[in-house]
Amino acid sequence: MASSKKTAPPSSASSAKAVEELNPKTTHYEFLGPVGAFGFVTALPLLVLFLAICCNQSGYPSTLLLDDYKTYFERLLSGDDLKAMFDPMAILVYVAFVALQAVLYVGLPGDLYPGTELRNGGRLKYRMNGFSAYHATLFIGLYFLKDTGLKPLLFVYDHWVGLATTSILFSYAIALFVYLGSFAPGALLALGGNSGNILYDYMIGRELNPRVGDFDIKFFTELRPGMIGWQVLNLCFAAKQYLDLGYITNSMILVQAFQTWYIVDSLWNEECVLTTMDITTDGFGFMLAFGLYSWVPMNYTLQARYLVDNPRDLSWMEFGLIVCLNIIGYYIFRSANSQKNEFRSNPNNPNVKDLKYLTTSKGTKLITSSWWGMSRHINYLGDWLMSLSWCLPCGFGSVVPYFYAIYFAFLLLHRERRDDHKCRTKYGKDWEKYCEIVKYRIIPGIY
Ligand SMILES: NC(=O)C1=CN([C@@H]2O[C@H](COP(=O)(O)OP(=O)(O)OC[C@H]3O[C@@H](n4cnc5c(N)ncnc54)[C@H](OP(=O)(O)O)[C@@H]3O)[C@@H](O)[C@H]2O)C=CC1
Ligand SMILES: CC(C)=CCC[C@@H](C)[C@H]1CC=C2C3=C(CC[C@@]21C)[C@@]1(C)CC[C@H](O)C(C)(C)[C@@H]1CC3
Repeated sequence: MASSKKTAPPSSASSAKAVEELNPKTTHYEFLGPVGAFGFVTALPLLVLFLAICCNQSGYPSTLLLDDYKTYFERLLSGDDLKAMFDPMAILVYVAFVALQAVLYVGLPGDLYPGTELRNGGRLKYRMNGFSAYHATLFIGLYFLKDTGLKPLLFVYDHWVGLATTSILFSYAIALFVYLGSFAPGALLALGGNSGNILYDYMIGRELNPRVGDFDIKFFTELRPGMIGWQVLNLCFAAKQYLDLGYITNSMILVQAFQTWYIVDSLWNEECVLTTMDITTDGFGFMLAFGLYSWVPMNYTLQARYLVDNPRDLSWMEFGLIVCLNIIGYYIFRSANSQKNEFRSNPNNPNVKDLKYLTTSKGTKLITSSWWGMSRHINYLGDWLMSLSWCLPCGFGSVVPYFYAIYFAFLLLHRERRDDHKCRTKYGKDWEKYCEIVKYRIIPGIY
């Protein structure tokens, strides 16, 4: 795959050895290795389809257990849902949306930010125009709706199963494309994605920063199809509720407001993505492709979809408590993430210059006071509290709208372990010293 990496293609045995040193074989498997990878590429897409097919006006399963799955497979085998899955209009709309995002990414102006330093000593540049792409998408949408009213937005609700299927197939295809591209000479591979096992590397991501020319596929995917797609789908569900009821319930308003805030925040702080594990450490493979082309837009919109089928009004007391929970979660999440980002980009910044820190033998500084002195991933706690506040407006009629908070708890617990492993390998004794100072993993005083 054409890319702007600094690694030269091998021209002799010695340079081949140098490339091998730069891209060492992966010896440690995550996610239970190839078996886990098989589970990931099969079970999670089936789960997306399960949530798409089994949750609709005719009811939401009360649990997510085996009995529900039996009904699901029976329905699939009966053939009706199979027809809904292969939906040419849904394919067209989905692909047009992703293409629009790609055009906006390439065409809109934006500052160029350097990423963190790569293993080969290089630094890639990233164009920050996600926030303008978000607005451009909404303006284009409004322009098309000005003569038609909200009716075209019902497409999303009516073609949900087709859209879910398309998003899954798209993820398989893009992951295959980057997997094959990772064999181009000079590609910088992810340290965790070069095991030699095809399925595992395909799932975890083999190449660190796949690019076509200047088009960075991972960075593009991280915020645009997933986050902007999530916003568009949410708005379509709000429109559906409005057209059904003639008004929007206060529970729907909360879900829309909280999630819009989260999406806008991530696009406004787009440069913060450059220091996340996804960009600095993980390769781009099926996990991230599926996560952002399918899982985020299809599953993070579950609350809004649930409220279309099960509208409910909250008391002012419930409303107020949920808003407080969201504000607390957001405050922790944003202040912690921004503190680390400011400190890492300029430790002399007046906001962070008084923080205590530990200097590692690698030269990197680890903050040991303020947010990052309370626990090693206090940002995860804030993020999870927010996730809970998105589910609570749906009440307690079904476990389905809580899917996000439940899955997210597992994701964050597992992600913390992955990050701990990465930092232990990278910093060795310094990381142990840091863990003695900052004892808790996520929840101060508890875990
Ligand atoms: N909504 C969603 O679905 C998801 C949201 N998220 C959110 O994304 C955000 C980013 O998460 P993630 O990338 O996992 O992790 P972090 O932003 O916490 O970054 C971890 C990295 O930060 C550096 N670091 C660790 N401790 C310190 C310290 N004390 N001082 C300075 N730097 C430190 C290390 O990198 P280095 O090698 O540079 O030292 C470490 O690998 C989180 O808020 C998380 O909640 C994450 C996953 C899913
Ligand atoms: C089970 C499964 C499909 C796993 C894939 C995980 C992905 C869905 C998540 C891994 C890390 C993510 C991040 C965000 C979205 C979800 C994924 C891709 C994120 C873009 C959400 C918005 C935040 O502000 C963020 C930018 C910090 C965040 C980065 C990590």
